[in-house]
Amino acid sequence: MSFPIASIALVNSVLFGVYSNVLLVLTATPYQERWTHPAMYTDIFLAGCMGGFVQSYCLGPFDLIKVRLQNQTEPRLKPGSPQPRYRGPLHCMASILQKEGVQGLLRGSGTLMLRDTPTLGIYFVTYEWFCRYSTPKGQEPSSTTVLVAGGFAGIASWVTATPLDVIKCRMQMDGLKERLYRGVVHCMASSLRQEGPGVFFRGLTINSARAFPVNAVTFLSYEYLLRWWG
Ligand SMILES: C[N+](C)(C)CCCC[C@H](N)C(=O)O
Repeated sequence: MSFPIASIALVNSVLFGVYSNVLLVLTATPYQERWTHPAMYTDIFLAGCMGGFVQSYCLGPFDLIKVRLQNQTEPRLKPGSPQPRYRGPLHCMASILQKEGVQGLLRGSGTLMLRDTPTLGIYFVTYEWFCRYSTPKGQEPSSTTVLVAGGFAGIASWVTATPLDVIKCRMQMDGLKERLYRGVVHCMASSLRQEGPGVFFRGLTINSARAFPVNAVTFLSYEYLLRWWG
């Protein structure tokens, strides 16, 4: 449990930190004037893409370890049964480093970057659009608006990210036994050939159901923290 929590804290602070600072540079509008002088959607999109690009490199190794541990489906240790491949996050990291090298720890990071750069642009644009649409001009959005806008931003982002999310997970699991895929394009083509277009939407419902509450709370915390420290 402490492993995903630590990674969420680090990754979100990188994402929101890069986003806010890039937006500040692009618009030259301080946070306090954000709702009276709204930024252009193209600037919001660019700042979100930049945030997504940088965060994907921090997220890469954490995400790989999470995917490997989640896919470890052997039953839990019974007396006398063999040890599982990975005994926990640190053991997983050490054994990837040992068997697959530093390169191995970055497996899937390129696909993660392709997944997160545009979809985090969409994430922040959806959030801002919903806040502006539901709030009278020049006013700050209410907490309820922030919650709902954050929830929809999460869903919009996950809907667009799911095709590359499926490919990313496959790339991250590749290399455990024999290598199946030569790269992202080969992985996409062979998944499509063997399983049809539906393969790109696998996990979409569960991703969206998780995205609403998670991102509602994420944006509410972000807005509150900015108000306290702003
Ligand atoms: C870009 N992508 C869709 C992958 C994530 C967007 C939302 C980020 C949030 N930390 C979450 O986990 O839901």
